[in-house]
Amino acid sequence: MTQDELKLAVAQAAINHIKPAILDGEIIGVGTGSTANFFIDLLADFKNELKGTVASSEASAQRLRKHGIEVLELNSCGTIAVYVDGADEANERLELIKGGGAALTREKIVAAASKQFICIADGSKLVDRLGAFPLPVEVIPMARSYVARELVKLGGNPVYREGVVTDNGNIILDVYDFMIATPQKTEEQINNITGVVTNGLFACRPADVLLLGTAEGVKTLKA
Ligand SMILES: O=C(CO)[C@H](O)[C@H](O)COP(=O)(O)O
Repeated sequence: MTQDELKLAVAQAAINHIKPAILDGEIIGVGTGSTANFFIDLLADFKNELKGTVASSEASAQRLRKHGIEVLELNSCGTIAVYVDGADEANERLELIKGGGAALTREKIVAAASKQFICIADGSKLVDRLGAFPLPVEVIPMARSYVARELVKLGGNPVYREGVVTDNGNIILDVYDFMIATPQKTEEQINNITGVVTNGLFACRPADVLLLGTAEGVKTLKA
């Protein structure tokens, strides 16, 4: 199977998983990235039943609207029943690295506001230890150099993602060569640096379900 076929398979599995929530009139949180895009395209089949969605990026909001799916402001929604999103890396504890598409802050907000977080990914994303994928950190622009120096002190090698401005008007530093032995601690340490908006570790709020696309079929891992 190609990687796209695996992404489509997990997107379909997520749709099956959330169908009861859609039919119950729940609002659905929608993530960002190529795997989330497969999910959005399948979600379009339910646009008449859907009460509404909350998007984790402007790109996903646009794609949802193109399908005629309503996109709501999180502030007008209260708690979201279920959030579906991809990941750049996941471990068996369902801790994640996200932010390859620079949407990490809004993704983290929607995940935090959701009762259930379903992560969808092809099997290549499952790792023993997080950190081979460079960890994205969203930073207030004027703090870029200061934050980079602090990240070096923590043992990382931060690289400015040239030409990228987040939906929140900030910049991204990608941290290479990070040995993330204790993801929760690292997430908190980085978030404590003044000037950091947030980082792409999802360990304090990991996924609840990981749907993993493999050649043998979709595997379900639960927290
Ligand atoms: O965190 C993300 C965007 O900020 C994405 O979920 C992550 O980058 C995975 O993307 P893809 O499904 O394209 O591999």
